[in-house]
Formats: sequence, structure tokens, C-alpha cells
Amino acid sequence: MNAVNDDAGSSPLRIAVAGASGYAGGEILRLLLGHPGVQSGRLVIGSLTAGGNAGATLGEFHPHLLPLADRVLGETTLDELNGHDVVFLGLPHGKSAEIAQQLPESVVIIDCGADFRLSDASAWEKYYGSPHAGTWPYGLPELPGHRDKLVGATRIAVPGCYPTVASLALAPAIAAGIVEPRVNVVAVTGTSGAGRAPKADLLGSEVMGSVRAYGVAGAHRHNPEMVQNLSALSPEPVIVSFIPVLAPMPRGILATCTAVTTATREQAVEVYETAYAAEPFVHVLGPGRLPQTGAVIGSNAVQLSVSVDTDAGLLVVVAAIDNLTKGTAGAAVQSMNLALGIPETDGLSTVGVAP
Ligand SMILES: NC(=O)C1=CN([C@@H]2O[C@H](COP(=O)(O)OP(=O)(O)OC[C@H]3O[C@@H](n4cnc5c(N)ncnc54)[C@H](OP(=O)(O)O)[C@@H]3O)[C@@H](O)[C@H]2O)C=CC1
Ligand SMILES: CC(=O)N[C@@H](CCC(=O)OP(=O)(O)O)C(=O)O
Repeated sequence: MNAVNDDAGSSPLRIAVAGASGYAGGEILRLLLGHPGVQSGRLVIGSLTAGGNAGATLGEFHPHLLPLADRVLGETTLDELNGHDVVFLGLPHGKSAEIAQQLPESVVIIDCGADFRLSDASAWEKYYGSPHAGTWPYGLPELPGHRDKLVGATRIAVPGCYPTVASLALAPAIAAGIVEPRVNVVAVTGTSGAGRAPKADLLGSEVMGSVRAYGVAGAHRHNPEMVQNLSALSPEPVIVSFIPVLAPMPRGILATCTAVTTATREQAVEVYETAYAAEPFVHVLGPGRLPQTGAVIGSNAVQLSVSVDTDAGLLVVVAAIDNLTKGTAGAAVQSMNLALGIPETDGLSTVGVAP
């Protein structure tokens, strides 16, 4: 794989998106359509594929992607994906490994699914109930130790949406040792996190006007991913209590993360401001401001606030992301940029859509 450069005459790189009819695939395409590489012709959007909906046009699923609306979705096969320099996989868990193994090593594969995120095979088997496929560089460059592994990589595992927000909310405190290695995460999400395949419990009549927790008490498959990310920054394993909550909104995650601390607010804020000073997408909000999902929708931003509840002895970090942007497709495009050696922020914005 050659890095994209501005040399006149270098041939454009072709990008395929498998799972293009889905939410992650659609959001990748939305971001690519605004990417300077695509607009200049250095990157070209090639095959778009689906599962049972192969043969339909993209516009049937993503009418907002007008420039690609007439594209016909191909089948997700080796033949269809071969001949591309970059392949995004927006497929259900367990579907990526088979395709990935067949593509040449030189192809940059960016997997939005979970197949290659975990390094602990027993954790994978416990939560996903199938053999572990392996471990790829993890597409969360803001997490210490990961950015270097993404530069020039040809295999990248995009994090889960909840692990993205929880890990970025807690990593500085864990790495600086200002909290005990036992953390609580309560995260409210929109329904697009569950994908666009029909499910009865996601019907409007079930979701509207109601908020409900699910996957509590260690049952959610994102638990081991958060443990992996945070324990790598700590001298002892980090215990994570995670409670996901479904809210009647299409997209966005608001995570409230707490851990026991003896630090003052000033000390904690200093730790976070230092950790994220050079990060283009992570913003530590000033005093008196709290994140909200409405401020990050459509953007690749992570907004977070850092407080200390001195009576409770707790660090309280509230963080907001868009699950489909920084939580999936934005991270995928950010990872592609690093893999190809182009500016990490290309095609990505910190400006959200509101109200
Ligand atoms: N939604 C989110 O917020 C996030 C999603 N992810 C991950 O991204 C991946 C995609 O998620 P999402 O877009 O939400 O899911 P969707 O259900 O919206 O889309 C799934 C896509 O995969 C295709 N597909 C389904 N089954 C097969 C199959 N057997 N063979 C080939 N293609 C198939 C579907 O095609 P068809 O229309 O034909 O069925 C569709 O294009 C998942 O692994 C998910 O966990 C990660 C982080 C956040
Ligand atoms: C509302 C809802 O169901 N959300 C999903 C989030 C999944 C996700 O975004 O990440 P993965 O790639 O690991 O699936 C869930 O809780 O499973």
C-alpha cells in the first residue's frame, strides 16, 4: 500500500464499503463524500456491498447520500471487494474474519465489527460465543500507545461505540493513577447503535417515550473491551461496572463515568487537559459546562467534563459522542487517514448538527 500523496500522476486509491446499506456503512460514505481525498479524486469510492439487500440501490437505504443514490449494491464477496486499496467492513459481528482472510495483505481493511478488537481469546469466546479470529491494531488513536500502530497499518479494528467514549473518559485518570482501578460507566445511547435491521424491541412504539437499561451486571459484550483498554494503562487490572441505557433518540451517547479519587478538581482537570492538549477531536469543557449529545451529532468530537464530588470522593467525567461518527464511522475514516499517511483530521469535523 502506497501512502496517498499529492504527486501529480499517482494513481487514485479505490475504496470499497461492505455493509453499505447499514448505518455504519452509510455514515462512512457520508464522511467520504466530504473527504478532501475523494473530492480531489485521489481517493475513489468503488464497490458498495450488502447482504440480502444486494441488487438494490444505495438510495433506498440512504436517501441522504444523493451523489451515490443510484449505485447498485453488490454482494459481499471476494470478487466484488478485490481490486480495492481500502476496504471498510460494516458487517455484523463474526462476518469480517472470513472476508479479511481472503483479501491480500497489502489491502487496508478497516473493520467496524468486533471480530479483531479483543486480545483475550477467552473473553471473546465468553461474550461472542465463537472462536477468536485474532487481534488487529485498535482504531482509537487518542488512547495511549495506539496511534503509532495505526500509521501505515493494513488491518485495523474500529472500537465499539461505548468503549470509545468510556475509554476516552477514563484513560487519563487511570494512566495518571488518580483513581482507584474500579470504575462505573452509565451510558445512554440512541437506537442507531443497534443497526438498521428490524427488531421488535426497537420499534418506535417500544422505544418512544421510554428509557430502559439493558445488558447490566457485566452482561454487555463491551465490558471486556473497556477492561482491555483501561487495564493496559494501569499497574493492576481495572474492574468496570457498565450499564448501557437505551433512549428514544436516533444517535448519540452520553456516558457518565465515576471512580473513587482523592484528587481535587483542579488536579483532575490538569490531568485531562494535559492528556488531550494535542488531540484534535477530544475537548475538555470549561468550568460549569456539561456535554450533551446534541452538541456532537454528525461530528467526530468527544466532549467531556471533569468534576470531583468531594463529599462522595468520586471523580465524575461526563462525555458525549455520536455513536455513528466518533463511535464508528468517524473512527474508521480517522484510522484510514493514519493508515494512508494523510492528515488524520481529513474529512472529519468537530462541528456538530444542532438542534
Ligand atoms: N451502529 C453503531 O452505532 C455501531 C456499529 N458498529 C458495528 O458496525 C457493524 C455494522 O453495524 P451497523 O451498520 O449498525 O449494522 P446494520 O444492521 O445497520 O448494517 C449491517 C450491514 O451488514 C450487511 N449484512 C448483514 N448480514 C450480512 C451477511 N451475512 N453478509 C454480508 N452482509 C451482511 C447488511 O446488509 P443488508 O442490508 O443486505 O442486510 C448491512 O449492510 C457491526 O459490526 C456493528 O457492531 C460499531 C460501532 C457502532
Ligand atoms: C442500542 C444498541 O443496541 N447499541 C449497541 C451498540 C453496539 C455498538 O455500537 O458496537 P458494536 O460494534 O460492538 O456492536 C449494543 O448495545 O449492542
